[in-house]
Amino acid sequence: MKITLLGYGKMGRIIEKLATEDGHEVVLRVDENNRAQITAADLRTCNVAIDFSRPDAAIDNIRLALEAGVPVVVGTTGWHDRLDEVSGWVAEKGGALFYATNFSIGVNLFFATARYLASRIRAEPYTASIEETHHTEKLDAPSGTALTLEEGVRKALGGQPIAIASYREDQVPGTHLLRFASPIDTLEIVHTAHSREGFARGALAAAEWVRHRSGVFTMSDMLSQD
Ligand SMILES: NC(=O)C1=CN([C@@H]2O[C@H](COP(=O)(O)OP(=O)(O)OC[C@H]3O[C@@H](n4cnc5c(N)ncnc54)[C@H](OP(=O)(O)O)[C@@H]3O)[C@@H](O)[C@H]2O)C=CC1
Ligand SMILES: O=C(O)C1=N[C@H](C(=O)O)C[C@H](O)C1
Repeated sequence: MKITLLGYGKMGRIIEKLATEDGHEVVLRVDENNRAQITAADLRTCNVAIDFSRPDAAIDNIRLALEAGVPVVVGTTGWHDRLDEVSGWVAEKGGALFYATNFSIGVNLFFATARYLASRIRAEPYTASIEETHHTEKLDAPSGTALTLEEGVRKALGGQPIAIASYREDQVPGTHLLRFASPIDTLEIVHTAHSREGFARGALAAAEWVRHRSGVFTMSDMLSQD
């Protein structure tokens, strides 16, 4: 694949390393310094664009890729409240968008496990809560992953909002914990990312998967989960 990287920070750089090792080619790197000079024409030589930029930059980058007619994979968090509007643009353009708050396979198994537990625990006297810990450079809180987790567990429990606590510590790639507490016992599941490799490998898998499709997709589509 010929790849445009929209955002060339921690995630953009590891995606480039893994993509190159797998025989793909990064043909364009976009960051805050050159973004104003980039037009849709610049993207037309690539097969797919991958956005790991900033919460306030992702929407314009998605629009750019759609104008270029290039499928776009978006890992950036903090913009999903506008997903309906963005999905409308994808339909208008006949384009392709693959978005996920977390591309790692482990976290997506964690989401499925969390929903299963919540559906079984629904009638029991447990209080659910979520904790997320990330590095101190993270711009958004709660994390996108915590919000996705909360949505899935809340629906499976029958609608009660779940408290999310956010912690910021040096160098932490991403840790998420779901707790069901009762006076009798406490049940916890936790996902700990040891590096950013799982996020990057998942984003590259999504890029391969989406490049010949049109529409709006997320991890459950690729992993055939419910
Ligand atoms: N879905 C997932 O699995 C994951 C999602 N993320 C999310 O991805 C995003 C990026 O994370 P991370 O790589 O750690 O962040 P970084 O801060 O390390 O990198 C962000 C990059 O975006 C660039 N940038 C800033 N403005 C623009 C713009 N308008 N257009 C294009 N690029 C721009 C920055 O440029 P400059 O350096 O010049 O400022 C920088 O290169 C965050 O929202 C994070 O939450 C992170 C990991 C996994
Ligand atoms: O900013 C990060 O680093 C991460 N962001 C995503 C999120 O907001 O959930 C995914 C991962 O946890 C790392």
